[in-house]
Amino acid sequence: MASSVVKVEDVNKVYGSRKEASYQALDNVSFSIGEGEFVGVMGASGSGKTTLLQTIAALDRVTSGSITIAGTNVTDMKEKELTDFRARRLGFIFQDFNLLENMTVYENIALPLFLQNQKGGSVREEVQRAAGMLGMEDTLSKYPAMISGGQKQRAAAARALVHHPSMILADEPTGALDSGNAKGLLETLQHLNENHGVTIMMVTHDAFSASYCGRILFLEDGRLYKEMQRNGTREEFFKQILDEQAEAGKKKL
Ligand SMILES: Nc1ncnc2c1ncn2[C@@H]1O[C@H](COP(=O)(O)OP(=O)(O)OP(=O)(O)O)[C@@H](O)[C@H]1O
Repeated sequence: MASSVVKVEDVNKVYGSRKEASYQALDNVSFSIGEGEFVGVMGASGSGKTTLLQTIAALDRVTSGSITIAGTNVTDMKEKELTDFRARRLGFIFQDFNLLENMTVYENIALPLFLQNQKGGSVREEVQRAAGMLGMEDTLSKYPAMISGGQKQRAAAARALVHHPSMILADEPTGALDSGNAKGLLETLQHLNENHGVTIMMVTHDAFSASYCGRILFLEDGRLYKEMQRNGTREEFFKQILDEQAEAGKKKL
């Protein structure tokens, strides 16, 4: 495998401090993600998907174990260092895209650079590069209210990668979209991954979305119980994922 972008080692996450009220959301989870991979995290509601993504994004602390991102162990970092690390090294795509309505598309895409105090020509260059990767060059001077849903998604994707993050983290990015727009966003992620080598980790409960990934990690009750690698076509992978979901469902009966 290519060099690791993420290394998760024996991670446990327990919510709540009192023993009787505590809940183990992640149970001894270990895996790594190589550079240029598109990895999905699947599991039923409450299985720990968001908790896993948030601990990798350093938005939440692990109870034990370690997480290394692009060679940096984020587990022991202080709050201020973490904020800085997150802003520099990670890109995010949220379910509702979070574009700021009173800023142009250009300014929205540039936000991660402004947050790092970048100014002048280098900002213009980076925004144009990111916009070019997503075919957004013609919409840069518009406001979010003036562009389509699909263009909003692409603007959010451009914003997630404008600062050359080590990886993009996406939490149910298609959750609020109709099927046409969901497909558009997934194709965009696939394009960034395949043609630009962007490393992506995407949390989803949806088999169709997951079929765009190259590898899927399955969580159940906070445990990583299976991995699935895509070897054939996306359609074949989709069917394999549906079969796995049916198997997991049967076990619960
Ligand atoms: N802040 C918290 N305090 C206590 N328990 C929590 C907290 N956050 C999550 N949990 C619990 O941890 C478990 C895992 O939650 P998580 O949100 O990671 O699941 P998920 O797989 O993302 O679910 P969904 O698909 O419904 O979003 C759940 O049982 C949840 O109730």
